[in-house]
Amino acid sequence: MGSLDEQLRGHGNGNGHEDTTYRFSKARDSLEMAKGPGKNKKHEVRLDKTKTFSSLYTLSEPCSLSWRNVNYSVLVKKQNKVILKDCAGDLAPGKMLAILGPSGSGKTSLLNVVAGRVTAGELEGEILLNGKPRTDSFRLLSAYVVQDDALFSSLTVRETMLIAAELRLPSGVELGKKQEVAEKVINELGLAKSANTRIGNAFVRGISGGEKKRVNIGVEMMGNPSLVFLDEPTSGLDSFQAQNVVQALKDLSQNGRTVVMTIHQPRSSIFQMFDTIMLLSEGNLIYFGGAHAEAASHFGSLGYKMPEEFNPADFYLDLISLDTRSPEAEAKTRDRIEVLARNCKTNKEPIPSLGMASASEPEVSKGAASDYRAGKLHQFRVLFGRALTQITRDKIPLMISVFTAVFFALIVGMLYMHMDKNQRGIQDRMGALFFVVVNNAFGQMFAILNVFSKEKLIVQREFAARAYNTWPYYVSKLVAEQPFRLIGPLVFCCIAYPIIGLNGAWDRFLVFVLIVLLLAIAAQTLGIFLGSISKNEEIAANVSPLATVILLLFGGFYVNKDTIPPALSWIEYLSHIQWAFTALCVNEFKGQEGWKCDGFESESNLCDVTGEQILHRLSMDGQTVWEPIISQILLICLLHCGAYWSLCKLQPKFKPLETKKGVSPVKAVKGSDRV
Ligand SMILES: Nc1ncnc2c1ncn2[C@@H]1O[C@H](COP(=O)(O)OP(=O)(O)OP(=O)(O)O)[C@@H](O)[C@H]1O
Repeated sequence: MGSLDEQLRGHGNGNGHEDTTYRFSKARDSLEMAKGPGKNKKHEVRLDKTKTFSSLYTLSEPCSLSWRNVNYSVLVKKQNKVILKDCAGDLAPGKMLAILGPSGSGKTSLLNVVAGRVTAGELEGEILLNGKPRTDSFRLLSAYVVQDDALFSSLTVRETMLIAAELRLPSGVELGKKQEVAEKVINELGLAKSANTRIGNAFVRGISGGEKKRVNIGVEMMGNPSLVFLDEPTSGLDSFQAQNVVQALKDLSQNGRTVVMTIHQPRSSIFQMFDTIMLLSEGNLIYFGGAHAEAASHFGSLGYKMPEEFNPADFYLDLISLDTRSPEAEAKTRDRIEVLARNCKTNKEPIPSLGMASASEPEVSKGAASDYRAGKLHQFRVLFGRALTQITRDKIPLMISVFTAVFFALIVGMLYMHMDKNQRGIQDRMGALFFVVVNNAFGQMFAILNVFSKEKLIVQREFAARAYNTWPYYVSKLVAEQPFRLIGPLVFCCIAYPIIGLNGAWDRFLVFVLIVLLLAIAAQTLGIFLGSISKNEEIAANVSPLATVILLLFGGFYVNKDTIPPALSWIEYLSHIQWAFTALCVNEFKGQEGWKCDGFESESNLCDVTGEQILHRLSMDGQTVWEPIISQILLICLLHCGAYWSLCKLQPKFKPLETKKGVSPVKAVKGSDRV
């Protein structure tokens, strides 16, 4: 086995040192060419491989990024909404670009466009990687750090990093080396002190917000990307934490990586770290170029001289923000923005080589058969371990589930205990059985929905990074979590059944447990299905009760099966509530005798009723308990297919990386196309 450098490079020449030097000098060359002759001393790519984050392993490919005539629009209520107008820029390896602008100016959209993460809308323009159109290898070369910290709360920092290393490093790398990489990332991001601290959540105090951001960045860096895109990496942090995060990003860029971020109101010490800035206002490019003297002289030449001792970021943002407090102020600021946009300082020349154009397709792409680095079985093993750790450590949901099971079992037990074998007893039994069904159907679905809506954010991010395929995730989650998720319903059965005084035979009790557990599985699967098809947590929280109430109506308790209109009767086949209730009724009444139909008759006029007659009244006669049980199992299979399909839908569908060319630039900031 070769050195870590060699293994991680994958396609290297076998000589780690020479190759490293070669690649970094390529990065430096391109940097120098981008700056032009005579300007190459100040921001030289730092090659100190012992101190910084990037010293972990060889940078796979130094990459330059260029974009021209980028226009992006979306359809909103059948109207074309222009979001980006004629944007252009170039970035060489070793540079850090900050995209700045007021809220809604198009920063995130531009980041998504250059990162190849656009999912909707019309995109035109030219975006080149190392002077060539981007191919699928672009996704392997780049990392995208989202704004939200989506991490598993029960894992420690070290475990999070190790799992990321396991999933995102090539499968040929030994475990020991992966651990080494994870440890180095922890150290280099200043996370050593909290390496064994859990990430934490609202219930359990974990690491700080700044540490979470750095863990997020570390996770995305595991794939050794050459390009790093970050959407507001400092949001929600105090200024000291924000400074630390940007310093870590500066270190990345100084080792040859190309770093692009959007940022809101950076403090001046953070602004000092940027090499290049891009200013956007209402989708218009206002400035692209050097962050310091160049920017100051550009705006100075337009009559906007920056006062001394002023935070440049504040100054530029004030200049390019629309003041909507009064019509006069709005007109004035709009005029100013139009003038600034017309005099925009940017490079609209044909895309320069940046020293990389002669490069052939990036090495990493050659022979890259799959977007995924780890094999599916390996993915399964790692994800199974993660799911198991998460569910066994996150005790609060488990405790809540057991506590509510005990609580409701006692309530229903006390409510229905001492039932007679008469008309009232029959009604009470049916009420008790239906409560058992409803309680478990709702409880299980909402419990999983609550957990899954948080997990979905992490899964979406990891899917987008091609960290793993859908089936290893789905199956490992199922196998690891299902036994724990059935503890609550099992406890419920063991307490409620004897207290209510349902059919005393052991075999009936065991079938009762089986029915309730199958119902719980069906409800949980429905929860995952609804959680993943819903766009966000709020929609899921509204749609789920609605769906359950409809399935409840067809559950066999409120409406007799025989009276359901034929056009709607198909719904009862999709109701897990109906199959569970039918099975429980058959399990309770079938083969039982000695029921008294005392109804409105006098004591002397009692008649005997059999279990079959009771089931006949419910339109449940003529079937064994196994028929609804098997139907429930088939419904569970169907729900799993639906849940799996909806999880596949979570895989983001990014627009092709090739963009349309030959666009005439969008003109002024006028009329309805104003963003
Ligand atoms: N898919 C979309 N559909 C409709 N409108 C969109 C879409 N994407 C972006 N927009 C709109 O484009 C504008 C720019 O959005 P974007 O998120 O890029 O701005 P931003 O500068 O990053 O804002 P903020 O700083 O508030 O995050 C906004 O008005 C936004 O509502």
